[in-house]
Amino acid sequence: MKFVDHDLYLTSEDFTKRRAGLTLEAVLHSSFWHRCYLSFLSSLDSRSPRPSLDPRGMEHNLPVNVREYQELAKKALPKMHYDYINGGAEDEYTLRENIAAYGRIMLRPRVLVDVSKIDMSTNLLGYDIPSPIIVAPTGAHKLANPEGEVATSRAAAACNTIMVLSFGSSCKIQEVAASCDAIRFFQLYIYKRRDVSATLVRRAESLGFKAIVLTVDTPVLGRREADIRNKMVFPPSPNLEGLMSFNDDLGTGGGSKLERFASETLDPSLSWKDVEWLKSITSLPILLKGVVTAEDARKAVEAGVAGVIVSNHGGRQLDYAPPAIAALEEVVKAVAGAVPVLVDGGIRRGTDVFKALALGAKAVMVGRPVFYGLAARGEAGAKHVIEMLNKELELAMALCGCRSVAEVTRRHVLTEGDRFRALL
Ligand SMILES: Cc1cc2nc3c(=O)[nH]c(=O)nc-3n(C[C@H](O)[C@H](O)[C@H](O)COP(=O)(O)O)c2cc1C
Ligand SMILES: CCCCCCCCCCC(=O)C(=O)O
Repeated sequence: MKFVDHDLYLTSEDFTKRRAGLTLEAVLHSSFWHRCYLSFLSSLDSRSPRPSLDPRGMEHNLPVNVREYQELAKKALPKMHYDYINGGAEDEYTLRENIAAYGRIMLRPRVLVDVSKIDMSTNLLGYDIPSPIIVAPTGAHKLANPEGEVATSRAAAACNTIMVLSFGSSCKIQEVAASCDAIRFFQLYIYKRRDVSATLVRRAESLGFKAIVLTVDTPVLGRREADIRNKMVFPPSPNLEGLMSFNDDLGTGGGSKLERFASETLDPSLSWKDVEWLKSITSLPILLKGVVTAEDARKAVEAGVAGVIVSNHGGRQLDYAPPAIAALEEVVKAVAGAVPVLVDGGIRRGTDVFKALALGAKAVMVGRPVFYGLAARGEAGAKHVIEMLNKELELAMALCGCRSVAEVTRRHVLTEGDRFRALL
């Protein structure tokens, strides 16, 4: 299978290195970093909002929030890659609303509570974690850093949190599993070729992954116009190599390679029967990712899943799907405590995590923020992003008078719906 249009990556200088005997991978990496460095340097002009964010002095002058990491990532990455990571489907309404909807929820702090000790720890599927923030599955981390998912996985492990590894990892799953000791989940799609999905599950099981996250919001790929315009190409996807082939010729119709890959391999007939099938081939707990309605949440519980993840795929699938935080409460009510409910999409602050907990989430997943950290500063950046969010959550809990996640309740937030109902 040919995953990368190498011509789009290589310069004449790269061809010289290749002729001198460097492996293709080594050339791609050095070329990638060279371009990142040039683009970084060229961004250090007087218009920069924080000129002090200089790669040479960065260790002493770190970004202070996710948005600053996003700025750095934008400067560090080739446009095509930044657009792929940052972008969403069609009008990107859901993408924007994922973030904006958090901004419309107000906090109701309680005062005069002794908050000298804050415990953010929680338990997910039997695993203790120090905070309810885990890493969402996102593919192709080598777009952000040559160490790819190995770096992300080490960052997550350093924070003692769970990383969900995407099917589309640009590092081999074996390499990620061997990179450090950690609790890891594996994200899966159902392919037309069920044997490929089954092989991926068996691999994850044998490498000690603790759960399968089945993504169900992608029977077909959303229309990501930036990727189509950029004719987005991907680094090799080693975990699929040898398992299936697809025709990656873009032809005259344009489009992105991911679009072509998805239309050839993903199964649009995906249904509840496949959840049953997946249960029949694995004893690992299954979390369903991509549920945004009470109806589907009830079905998921009936189907015997171990958890439900409220997600609209970071606004990359169905545009005008509800913002994730707005769908959370309806799902939590429908699930009625039968299984844990997680949420992802738009979390950029500890206060966002706090709001999700108050509306009933057991834990949250973050996608792009970790990618930004990885793009800006590699493993250290990804780790710093998780640490910052943890610190922000701790602060939000203290200022709201909550000493543990159990003390974060529905009474600590005021939603748009609450304000509307108060007017009636
Ligand atoms: C670059 C990128 C790649 C992604 N790849 C996957 C994937 O392989 N599988 C999946 O289930 N979700 C994938 N997602 C969706 C994320 O798991 C998650 O739902 C989303 O990023 C959450 O929104 P946030 O980025 O605002 O945190 C991807 C998202 C991004 C931004
Ligand atoms: C064309 C080769 C396929 C390589 C896949 C890597 C990226 C996977 C991430 C897909 C996804 O869910 C997304 O939202 O993007």
